[in-house]
Amino acid sequence: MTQRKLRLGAFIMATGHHIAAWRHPGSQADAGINIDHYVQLAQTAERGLFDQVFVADSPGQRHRGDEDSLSRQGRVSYFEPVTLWAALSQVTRHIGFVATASTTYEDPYLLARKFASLDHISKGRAAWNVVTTSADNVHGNFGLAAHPDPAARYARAHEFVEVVKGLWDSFEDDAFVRDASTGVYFDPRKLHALNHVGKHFKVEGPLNIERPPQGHPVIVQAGSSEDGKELAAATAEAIFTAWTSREEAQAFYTDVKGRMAKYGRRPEQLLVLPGISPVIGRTEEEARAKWAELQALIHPSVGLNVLQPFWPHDDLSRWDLDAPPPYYPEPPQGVNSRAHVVIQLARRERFTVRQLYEYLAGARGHWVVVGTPAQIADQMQDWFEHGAADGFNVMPPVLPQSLDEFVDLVVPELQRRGLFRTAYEGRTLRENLGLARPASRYANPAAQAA
Ligand SMILES: Cc1cc2nc3c(=O)[nH]c(=O)nc-3n(C[C@H](O)[C@H](O)[C@H](O)COP(=O)(O)O)c2cc1C
Repeated sequence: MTQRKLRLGAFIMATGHHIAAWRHPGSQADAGINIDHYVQLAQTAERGLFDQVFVADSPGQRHRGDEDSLSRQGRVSYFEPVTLWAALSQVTRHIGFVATASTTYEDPYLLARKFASLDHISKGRAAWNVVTTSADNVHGNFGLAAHPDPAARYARAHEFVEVVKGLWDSFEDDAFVRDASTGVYFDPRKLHALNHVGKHFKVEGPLNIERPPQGHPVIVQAGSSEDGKELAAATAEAIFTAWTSREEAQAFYTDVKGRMAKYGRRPEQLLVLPGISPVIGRTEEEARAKWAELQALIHPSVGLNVLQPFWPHDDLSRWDLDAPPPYYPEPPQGVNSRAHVVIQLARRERFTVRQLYEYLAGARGHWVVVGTPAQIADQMQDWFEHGAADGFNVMPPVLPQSLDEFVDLVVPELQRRGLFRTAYEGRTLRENLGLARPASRYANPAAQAA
């Protein structure tokens, strides 16, 4: 039996995941709109035999805050994911491309068409990160009076994904004969209109592009609420998630995979990929010094901006950074629950204001592992072998530097342990991830078996 291998995705945040990364000498400050930078990152990830690269996305500016903190944000200008990946697919051969697109703010026909194109352009390496958009300040870009609530967003998301999958099946796999001698280009009996009529969408079809090489681009999901887990159990083939302890990650893993049977799915049809932000040093001291160097680059107004949602009515700029906050708030509405755990910790440990924002701002609450390549590999192995992860979304704190370090130092360590591939197994992203190619809903079962 072949040993189970862990899956690796590179989660690329333009200048790096650390909130102050753009100020670090190892980063590319204009990364968000620097195509050469992304070419380098995709090629580095492919050199490291990563399964996929991924960019997060939101259809609008997310930042709130005063002019000073806004002026110091490094994440206000960046490429649209599908166009970015289409370009990068031409300078790589193996790596997969996960593009984020919103079921709340996009249109299913146009989205199905874009991702089918990306799958053809990349020769079967496309994936869609299905998000309902968590930002509550982008609805104005789409003529809506308010951001729809989570239940409404997820109800729309379920139907959206079904419509998109149906449209991808418009042409059967063998619809195109292109026989110059008979003059027959394709078989119209193998082209199907969807004629979908649902609560949220009415879509005729068919799609104006043939079935994607992967049948369907890989479906990824990134929400961890009850509704998010149901959507993943029903439709996703990979789920991105954020945990900082193995126990929490195990509970999530068991929970989400346990929901799949009622949708007629098996646990291995969904890969659970938590995030890890590795700060790598050749020695432990070097790694700790690197982390401290990054934390010191957080400008106080940027750090305080991270804390502002907890104390919405206070002028935080008057606070002493090196003393604990003057008081602790009751949990305000709309601030995520993970951050509340951090506030409790800060209260218990008597964190100063600076320590508190450094804790929250470092990797936005994701799992940060500071250490040598062997220590980082130990942690990944531990989660992988104890039912907490099928692989990881690697979140380099500084780009390009930290991705190079991971590929040069941690990947060989994982390979030595037999945990990670030494060559790509397949041609498509599905083949590399070990995911089956979905049959068309119109395919003849007898022909399938033959
Ligand atoms: C690794 C990761 C990546 C994510 N990427 C995005 C993204 O690009 N765009 C987005 O709107 N939400 C993104 N999310 C957030 C989720 O899609 C979701 O909106 C959020 O977790 C709130 O949904 P929930 O209430 O179901 O957890 C991401 C979450 C994780 C863990």
